[in-house]
Amino acid sequence: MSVTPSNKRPLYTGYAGSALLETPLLNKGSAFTREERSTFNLTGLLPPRYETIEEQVSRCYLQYRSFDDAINKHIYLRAIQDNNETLFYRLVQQHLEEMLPIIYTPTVGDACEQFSDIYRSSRGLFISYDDRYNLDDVLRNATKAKVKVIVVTDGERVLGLGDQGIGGMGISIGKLSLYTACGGISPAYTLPVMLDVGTNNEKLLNDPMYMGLRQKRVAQEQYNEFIDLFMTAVNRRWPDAIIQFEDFAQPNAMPILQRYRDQVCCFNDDIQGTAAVTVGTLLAACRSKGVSLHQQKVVFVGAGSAGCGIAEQIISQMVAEGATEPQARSQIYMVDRFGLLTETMPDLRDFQQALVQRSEAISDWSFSGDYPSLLDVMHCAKPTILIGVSGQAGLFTEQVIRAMKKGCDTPIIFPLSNPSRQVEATPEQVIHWTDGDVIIATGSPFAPVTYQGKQHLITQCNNSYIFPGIGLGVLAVKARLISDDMLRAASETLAANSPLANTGQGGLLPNFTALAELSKKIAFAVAKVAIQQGLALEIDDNVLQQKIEQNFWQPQYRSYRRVSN
Ligand SMILES: NC(=O)C1=CN([C@@H]2O[C@H](COP(=O)(O)OP(=O)(O)OC[C@H]3O[C@@H](n4cnc5c(N)ncnc54)[C@H](O)[C@@H]3O)[C@@H](O)[C@H]2O)C=CC1
Ligand SMILES: CC(=O)C(=O)O
Ligand SMILES: [Mg+2]
Repeated sequence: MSVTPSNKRPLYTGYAGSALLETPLLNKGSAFTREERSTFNLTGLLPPRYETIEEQVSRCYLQYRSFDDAINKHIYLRAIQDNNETLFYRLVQQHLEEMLPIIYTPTVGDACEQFSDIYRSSRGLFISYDDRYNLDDVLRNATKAKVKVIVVTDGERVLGLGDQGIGGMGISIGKLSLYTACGGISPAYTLPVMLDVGTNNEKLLNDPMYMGLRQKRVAQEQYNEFIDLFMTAVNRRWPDAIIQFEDFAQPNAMPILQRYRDQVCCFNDDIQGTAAVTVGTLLAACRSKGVSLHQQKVVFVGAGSAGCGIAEQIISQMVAEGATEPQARSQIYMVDRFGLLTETMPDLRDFQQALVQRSEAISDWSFSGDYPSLLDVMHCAKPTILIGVSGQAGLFTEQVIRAMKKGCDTPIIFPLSNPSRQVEATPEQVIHWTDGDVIIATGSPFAPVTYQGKQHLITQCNNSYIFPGIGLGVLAVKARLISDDMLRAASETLAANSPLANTGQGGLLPNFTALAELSKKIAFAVAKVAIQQGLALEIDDNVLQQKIEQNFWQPQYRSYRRVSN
């Protein structure tokens, strides 16, 4: 049997023999043809039958189904990825809905926590603080020469799981798998990076298996210098690469973004990607309710990177809809661990300070502590939207949700914390406590809930709806920077494609299986804005559309020709 014919031109390589089989970007395993096996010294190294990629996928899927635990499925899929990337993506593409929760949230959270225990083989770059003065050499060691998308973390705030040290590499790998599976970015162009500056997680420091630097995180001054050295070295090696900052802790996330966003093509996924997906989903929710976002009162639980990022984008959306900025700000209530952020609350960060409630706005509220609690805010502000980005399970109690429901019809409730076990309330709880009259979305995937004979689909509101399309769009036009307007275009495209808002049926967002097509639309919208803002190559719409289609990598084998070394 011959391999699936590929419409791509042949690929010339100097690799042969076991080196070819051990190069995941090139390995085709049993799909190497008779001629290729002869040309590349593979005869005898593989079982005799020549297989198609479809046959390989069938075998992998059988093996995958033999594992009961999600983490073992994750380990199995990662092993395929490290052995044969084309096969990995073909398998994931064919079983996207089933496998996304395995390669991404929630299982990727377990994989980060157990990173050193389940470690099998190398992927990406681990850049240790100790190597800070040799970064050019370290970057040269990357197995990929033409890097176009980097996801970098320092592992200090991995999902809602806190400091995972080098375990953060799991999240960089997971995000980039989605760039390829849902955004068509060739795996040859992606690089996961883990900046190891130590960890403050005592459990890891005392774990004999832990593979990272066995020291506390370096002090702020040293940290800042290290980040600067890294950004400079990356910019020297791959000046056109997109850098996605992922899962940095609150003290560093916003300052790093502010330091580099006007100089380098970068964005922070937790601040900007999350804001874009959440505003897009909220717009869809408001449209399906027949109301406008600027008429809503919004409460956040968790005034961190994600919460404040979303809040600021809601405010600009409200202003775009005609509200004044002070009016829009007065409709946002940020609740953090000590209660509602007010102008009298001490020790707030700059980005939190901009989102406090004024004392006179709450002067007629009755509450007992120093600051209104979440429940006080529910009673006094009567919000219509509630968003959880605290990373703390269970904060949306029955009392809180029932109080909200009392103050408005069909509340919009988004418990967005990841992974699933950190969610502020499960969809089932929220649906019961609101008697089924609610619009809900979560950060991690949840199964539909049937309540009083009606099935509620649970939309997943996760930044993975945004970043693959941003990457595809930015690369299509070689955008120099990523502006707020480009992110807003991503949000609007998402909202415009809401099944519920458009047809009154289905989820708030399209199913994940439609993400590849959605990413192309987001890419187009983002690229158009980049062009309009003078941040990118000027090309017309037809050429742009063609580029997006042509650049969209598909997991198909190419035929190989040998070049002599
Ligand atoms: N669905 C999605 O796409 C995304 C979800 N997230 C999730 O959001 C969560 C937070 O992420 P970040 O904002 O980046 O972290 P962060 O650490 O910057 O913010 C979390 C905030 O929650 C506050 N908090 C902790 N306990 C609290 C309590 N009992 N009551 C109220 N506030 C409390 C903290 O003080 C902190 O300000 C994580 O679980 C993460 O997985 C983040 C990004 C994207
Ligand atoms: C989804 C994501 O980026 C987070 O939970 O941090
Ligand atoms: Mg994140």
